[in-house]
Amino acid sequence: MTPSARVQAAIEILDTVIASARDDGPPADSIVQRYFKTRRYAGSKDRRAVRELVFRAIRRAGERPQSGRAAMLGLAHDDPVLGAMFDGAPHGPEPISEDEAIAQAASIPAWVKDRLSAHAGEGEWPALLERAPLDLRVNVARAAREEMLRRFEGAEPTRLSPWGLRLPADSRVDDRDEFKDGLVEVQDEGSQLIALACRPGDGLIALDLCAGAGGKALALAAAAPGMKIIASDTHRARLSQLPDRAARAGAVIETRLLNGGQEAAQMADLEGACDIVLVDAPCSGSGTWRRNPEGRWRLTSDRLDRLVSVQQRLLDLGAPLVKPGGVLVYATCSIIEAEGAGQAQGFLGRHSSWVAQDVPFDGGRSDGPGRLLTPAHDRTDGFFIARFARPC
Ligand SMILES: C[S@@+](CC[C@H](N)C(=O)[O-])C[C@H]1O[C@@H](n2cnc3c(N)ncnc32)[C@H](O)[C@@H]1O
Repeated sequence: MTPSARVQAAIEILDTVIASARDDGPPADSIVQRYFKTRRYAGSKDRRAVRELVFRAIRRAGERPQSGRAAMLGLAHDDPVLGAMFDGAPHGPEPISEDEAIAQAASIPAWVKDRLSAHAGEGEWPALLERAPLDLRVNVARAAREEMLRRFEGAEPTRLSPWGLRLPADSRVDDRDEFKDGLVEVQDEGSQLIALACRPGDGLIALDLCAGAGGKALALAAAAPGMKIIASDTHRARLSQLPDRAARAGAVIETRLLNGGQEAAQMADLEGACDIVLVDAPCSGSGTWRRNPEGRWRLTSDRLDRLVSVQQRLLDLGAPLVKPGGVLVYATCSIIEAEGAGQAQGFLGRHSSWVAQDVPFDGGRSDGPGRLLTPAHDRTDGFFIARFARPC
């Protein structure tokens, strides 16, 4: 492909990414992959270059652009070499006309700025969009971190999680035997800390209420193989990935598929029975924009309000399942106040006998009754984590 044909390809992909963000469709990464499946003429260098252009354009645009061309014009505005490729050559983009508007570069959508935690001030915004490293969690039930550090060239131990290895951005591990044999899982250090915040222990009963494909449940199982873990979710496709992942890790995890609206009835047998209930709630994902930068284009104020009320409902659903003396751990991969400290304050207001406890790891900063991790401060994805103890 010529350089300008690569720009045109990036524009076409961005058109699809923009529509997908608007309509809640697939993520940018899979759109890029799908685009090249039907264009076998593109070599690996072309694919890499186009992908790079697509993600640079996404990172530059805080708000959802009008079109792929508008997104790419923004990038071309900052980069004259790219601008020169809008020359009307065959397979390339049309020349730039004088009346085409150029959007300002922005890290985050304007409407979100006032909604962020006070810790996530303007100085932290660039880090929200920086390329993230690849973190692995060692399955400590089956392997020692020291041994895995020796096996993965260039790996460093994570600073806050005792289970993690950090590899450079763009590292690949899915073809490694250690991954296939369940000795390591891909998991951001911040996610590992959520499992740590649960204080897993053999002999306890833990419910991972919003288990998804089981990232946290697997971390809990690795830390305490003798703990009974129940993983539930309303999303069949996500939860159905867990049994295979658990088998690979040598973990035993019970799964329970929930029907939205009937969760309490389906959980009646667990009332007052769990030592740990983890509510890793659906959220804006604002703490993970460095991995999914087009997530900024998916979020709207209405969607945020809906998420906040789902989080509240899930917290109130989880609370009665905790046994006296047990804990409810609440987490979101968000740096938005209403999904973090605001939500935690609300919980304590509705459950006045419960007590907030500090989380058992260093790092992050106190944020209301919980702790906030941010990419700039902690070099993890952004997370809010709180622990609430039920009185005996
Ligand atoms: C942040 S994700 C969980 C990620 C997962 N814990 C992990 O570590 O990979 C939130 C999950 O909440 C689930 N969810 C949404 N509504 C739910 C409900 N009413 N009951 C249980 N899970 C729900 C979503 O399907 C989604 O998988």
